[in-house]
Amino acid sequence: MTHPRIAFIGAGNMAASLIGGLLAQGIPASHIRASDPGAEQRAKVAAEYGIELFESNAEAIAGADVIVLATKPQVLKGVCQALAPSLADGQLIVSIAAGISCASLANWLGAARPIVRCMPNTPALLRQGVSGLYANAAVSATQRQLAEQLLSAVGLALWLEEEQQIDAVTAVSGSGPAYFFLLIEAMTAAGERLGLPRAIAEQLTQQTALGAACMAIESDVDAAELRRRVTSPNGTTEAAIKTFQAGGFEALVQQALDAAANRSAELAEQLGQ
Ligand SMILES: NC(=O)C1=CN([C@@H]2O[C@H](COP(=O)(O)OP(=O)(O)OC[C@H]3O[C@@H](n4cnc5c(N)ncnc54)[C@H](O)[C@@H]3O)[C@@H](O)[C@H]2O)C=CC1
Ligand SMILES: O=C(O)[C@@H]1CCC=N1
Repeated sequence: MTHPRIAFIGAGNMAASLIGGLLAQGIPASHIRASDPGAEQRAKVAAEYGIELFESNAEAIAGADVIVLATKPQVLKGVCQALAPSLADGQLIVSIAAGISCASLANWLGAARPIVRCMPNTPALLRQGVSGLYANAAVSATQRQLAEQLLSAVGLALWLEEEQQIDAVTAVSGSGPAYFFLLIEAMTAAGERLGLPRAIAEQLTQQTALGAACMAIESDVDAAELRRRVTSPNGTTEAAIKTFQAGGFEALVQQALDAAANRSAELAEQLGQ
């Protein structure tokens, strides 16, 4: 079986999760390379994953089938412009940078490159992530499979028909873990105020979040029905849900996600120049 050769530009948190996932999938360490300007970061990633690390981005991409752009969005323009002369025809570009469009990447990389733009999320660290993927017109069917294999190594990978939908994916799942953490923080604090020791309130909240997520995924009925099944008439859940709804919970969630999606589009406008 021939394995793809994968080069990571930037060996930070998201790159490290992807590298860990690919190794667990059976891609040999000899097929994965990465570059990073930080000597300490290079040493740490090399020691943890047994892959070769480079200071030079151009050296890291030689012979790669896939180049994963995994730096912060703010430095990506310079990174791409410097990399452009070293790119070979047919190398697939996979970008995980928030808010950078395929058009900006193609502009900086200097040709009609095959580009897949992704929005992963941090549970990728535990291989429980979810990503939205968009491929530009230059991406072949084989390259689509390659990109999907890459992101599937750290969770669920879902294809999008339109690039604009990445803003919505960012609002739902890219930023989403933070919303659940906020709810976990709030429920833990409320439990504590109700008289529980903090550690107990925390474990009750965390395990409830996990259990509810597993039920929502595994059940053949939707979340609304699962909620109804917990909610006895005139019972405790109804008292809580009515309080959430009286406070405008659904509208607030919509406003929060609108703000995230708008910010994603705004960043694309600013950073894509
Ligand atoms: N953290 C999150 O929740 C999510 C992050 N992303 C995207 O993933 C990307 C990476 O994020 P993290 O891994 O969290 O950041 P990070 O800061 O952990 O990693 C970025 C790495 O790039 C390196 N770097 C800086 N300049 C470089 C250059 N010129 N050439 C090569 N490498 C360079 C840095 O030394 C660092 O190790 C970002 O573009 C972010 O938008 C996407 C989805 C979710
Ligand atoms: O907050 C952000 O801008 C990035 C994008 C998705 C998660 N973190």
